[in-house]
Amino acid sequence: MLNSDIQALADRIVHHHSATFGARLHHDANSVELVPQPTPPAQRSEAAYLAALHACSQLGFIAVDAECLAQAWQRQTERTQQFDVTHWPDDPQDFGLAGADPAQAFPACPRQLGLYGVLPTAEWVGRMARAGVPTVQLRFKSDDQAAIQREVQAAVKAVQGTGARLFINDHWQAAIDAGAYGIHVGQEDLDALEGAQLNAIRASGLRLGVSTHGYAEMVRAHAVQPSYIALGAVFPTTLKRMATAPQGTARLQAYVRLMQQYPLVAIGGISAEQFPEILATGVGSIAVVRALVNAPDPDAAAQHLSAFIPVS
Ligand SMILES: Cc1ncc(COP(=O)(O)OP(=O)(O)O)c(N)n1
Ligand SMILES: Cc1nc(C(=O)O)sc1CCOP(=O)(O)O
Ligand SMILES: [Mg+2]
Repeated sequence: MLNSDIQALADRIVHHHSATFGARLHHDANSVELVPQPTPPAQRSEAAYLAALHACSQLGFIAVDAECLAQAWQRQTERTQQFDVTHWPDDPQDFGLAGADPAQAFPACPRQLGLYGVLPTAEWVGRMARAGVPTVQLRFKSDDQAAIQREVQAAVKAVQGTGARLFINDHWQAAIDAGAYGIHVGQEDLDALEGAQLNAIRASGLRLGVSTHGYAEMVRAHAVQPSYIALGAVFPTTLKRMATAPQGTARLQAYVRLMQQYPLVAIGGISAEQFPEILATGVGSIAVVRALVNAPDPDAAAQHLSAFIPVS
């Protein structure tokens, strides 16, 4: 049970931010309600922390994200010496995101990666690169090591001469061996990597992209200082099951404010109609699968969607 003062603070946070974070996703065809979550057990006893833990849970943040936000709200209150209900935490230092060792960072990649095609085969990678997609990823799902090596090598060959940057999803050793531009890993992949393996990727000079689905995962990703951070799933997608509900554009906007030190990629259920609202959040790239692969004319879709997003 919260005491009445803390409950009152929590109510003020919810009242002030529910129009932003408690609202339905701004995507009529696929609207999803962000449902209140149970408040997780408290780790601290300060008022700002307790109120924010409860309020963020009410606003639909899962336990690990509510905890992260509550810690940040407490740090913000201590740092500014006031509890400002209007100011949703967005300062990296309040999330423990300041002061990393630059020598441990992965190589930089451009902030504006532009349209980012996530593609199932080397053939698709080559086709979309030739159609002008500036950033492509081979997302080849297989346990057959020989097939993986073949496909990764074919993808590297397929982008030669096109200027496209090629990331390889999951298969980091094959990506290093074949000389890809970069590697993309999910949170589970990151957790499974041993220190020596992460060091090997860093030493290879390949760029590293990391998936995230909320505050706790962004903090986890920051610990390895990747080249870019992917923020998903913005809208519902049929291609992957995820523990978190789709984030929506309001959360995406808050994540972009917090993670400005990284190139940012939005992913998940994004089609041409949503490009303007996604770009307005400040991300430098939009990653899509179906908007290219399921398009009636994928080459025309590649050209049309690429033209929306600046590349650097
Ligand atoms: C640009 C980009 N963002 C996120 C993902 C998802 O990667 P991951 O979490 O590793 O899941 P799988 O794609 O392997 O199912 C991605 N591939 N690309
Ligand atoms: C592969 C993938 N990863 C996601 C994440 O949020 O991590 S969403 C996603 C699928 C994106 O496909 P589409 O553009 O067709 O919805
Ligand atoms: Mg993966």
